Amino acid sequence: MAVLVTGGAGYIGSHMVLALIDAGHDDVVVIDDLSTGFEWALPPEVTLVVGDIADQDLVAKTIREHKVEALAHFAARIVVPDSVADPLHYYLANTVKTRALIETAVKEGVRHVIFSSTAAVYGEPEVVPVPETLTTNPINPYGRSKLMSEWMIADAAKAHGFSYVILRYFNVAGADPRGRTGQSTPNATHLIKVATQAALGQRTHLEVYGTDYPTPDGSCLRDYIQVSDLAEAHLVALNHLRKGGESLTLNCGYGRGYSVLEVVDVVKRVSGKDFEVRISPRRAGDPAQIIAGADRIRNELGWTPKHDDLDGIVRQAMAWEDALGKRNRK
Ligand SMILES: NC(=O)c1ccc[n+]([C@@H]2O[C@H](COP(=O)([O-])OP(=O)(O)OC[C@H]3O[C@@H](n4cnc5c(N)ncnc54)[C@H](O)[C@@H]3O)[C@@H](O)[C@H]2O)c1
Ligand SMILES: O=c1ccn([C@@H]2O[C@H](COP(=O)(O)OP(=O)(O)O[C@H]3O[C@H](CO)[C@@H](O)[C@H](O)[C@H]3O)[C@@H](O)[C@H]2O)c(=O)[nH]1
Repeated sequence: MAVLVTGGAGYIGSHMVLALIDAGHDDVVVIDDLSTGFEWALPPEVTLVVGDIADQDLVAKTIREHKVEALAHFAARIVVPDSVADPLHYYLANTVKTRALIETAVKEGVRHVIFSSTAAVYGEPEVVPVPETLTTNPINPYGRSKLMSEWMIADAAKAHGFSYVILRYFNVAGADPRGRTGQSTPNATHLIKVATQAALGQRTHLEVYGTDYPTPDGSCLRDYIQVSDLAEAHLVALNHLRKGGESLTLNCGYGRGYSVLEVVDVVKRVSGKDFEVRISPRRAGDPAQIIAGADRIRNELGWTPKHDDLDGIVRQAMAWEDALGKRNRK
């Protein structure tokens, strides 16, 4: 019985594919339109279907041909400020297309769904760390587009009898410790990626978006989770569902926040490079602080992170960025 990974050629999806292969799953199929993903990010034993998750004929055919039992749905648009500038695109890419995908999965009898949601569904939380029970209140179109998908999945599961795990990722960072894949999107906006590019001289400087937030040093606080630990959370979620476990919504983070300025310090120390940092105005759509209440996933699924170490995450990101720079210069 196969696992269908949408967006499997992307950053987190490609780590999920490797985690499945490493765990001995021999039938993994990916649907990806390669809009921000890369065919080379996939190991050769994986089937890649190049196409759109909303192409219902293509998705139905793929599910039937591979006898897909479980869907891990990563495909999305992911940049918060872009969602503020072009909300309708985000509602189409993340919400409308997820509706089409789930409809196809229901028609074709897919039994389990694992959905990539986000801490952005909490918006500007009144309590940190944020428990899953906190009322969701997204403050940007990206978070809203994902929250609507969560609701659709939960409602459809109840009506049509599949089970799901919704994983709300906090800030995903780092790379495969064996160097097989990493965050490869050109012009990426994620802090740790941008900072490592500055350290490697691939950017002239780093901008810090706002030091006037109500946080200890005035810059935003985030909970950075290493990407292979996150992939592992999907594996334990899949096993839980396969054993008949109930549907769950779980935060994925370590429960500790780092400020933007702290991250910059770590990147400078680990790299030994003192790159230029410019303090800039706030960026649209950014909450001041978001840190995971991280107990539920450990208690419900027995997930045990192995890479909870910001220095290590930065080292992995640097190694990947360096390798990617060399690949792109070839
Ligand atoms: N990166 C983070 O910090 C973060 C945090 C929270 C949640 N998430 C969620 O994780 C998921 C994966 O994010 P990522 O960082 O790997 O992004 P990514 O852009 O690297 O990966 C997304 C993948 O989906 C593919 N894709 C996009 N739209 C598609 C479509 N309509 N049909 C087929 N393929 C399509 C892209 O080509 C790409 O390979 C997303 O759902 C995102 O919302 C990411
Ligand atoms: O060059 C940069 C890039 C980022 N930041 C700041 O760093 C923090 C983290 O930003 P970024 O790495 O872009 O991540 P977020 O905007 O927090 O969003 C990420 O984390 C969310 C979950 O918290 C996910 O939902 C999103 O998909 C993912 O992009 C924010 O305060 C940014 O303002 C800077 O100061 N300079």
